[in-house]
Amino acid sequence: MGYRFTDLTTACHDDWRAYIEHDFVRQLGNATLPEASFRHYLKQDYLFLIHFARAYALAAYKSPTLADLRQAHEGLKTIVDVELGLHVGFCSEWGISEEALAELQEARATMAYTRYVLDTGNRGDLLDLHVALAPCLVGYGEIANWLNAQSTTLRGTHNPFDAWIAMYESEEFQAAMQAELEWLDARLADVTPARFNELSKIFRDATRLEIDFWQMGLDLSD
Ligand SMILES: Cc1ncc(CO)c(N)n1
Repeated sequence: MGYRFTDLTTACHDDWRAYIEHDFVRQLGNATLPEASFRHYLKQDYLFLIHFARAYALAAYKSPTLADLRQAHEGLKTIVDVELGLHVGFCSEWGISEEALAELQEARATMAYTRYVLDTGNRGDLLDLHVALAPCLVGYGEIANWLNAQSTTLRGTHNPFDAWIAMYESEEFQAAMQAELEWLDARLADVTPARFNELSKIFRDATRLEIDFWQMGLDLSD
């Protein structure tokens, strides 16, 4: 009787739903999110993505097999080629230049989340690190799908945030999410209940830090 990824979301159900269905996400979906909140979030997410790319590079370093190395490489490619590429263009459409991005001061919520993941990866093993990274890759794919399932979500020119949803529902992002889910399901299949409890703690911590990241956007906190 092995574990699967969905056992992690079940183990911290309330936090997971609070992350996926956060007010920031709802307002982004129904186009009521204040532009200043979106802009603040976008800027901080640029810094976030750079540290997350480093975390995937750490996963590559910790990979004992070619299959593990390929999976870490997949995550790194998705962030650097898909997300960060789109992100820089996206920021310029929102009036944020690359020079402005380079000079940003990191918000405390960004620091807390990214450094938590890097620390968890440094002190733990490859599975600890992937579980700490999972709310990011799997969560945003799930958020795009959740938004598309809500009747209140506006798509197309009626929503200034449409391109953001499009990025996370894209085939490339959804495929990276599926690959991560399969990798996690295979590794979770043979962990003990005690080990599963340790992993759910990491998953819950990372999910709570994702909630704080949304809240930082809403509150414009630095
Ligand atoms: C904070 C945050 N979590 C997850 C993702 C998805 O990669 C992102 N871009 N930003």
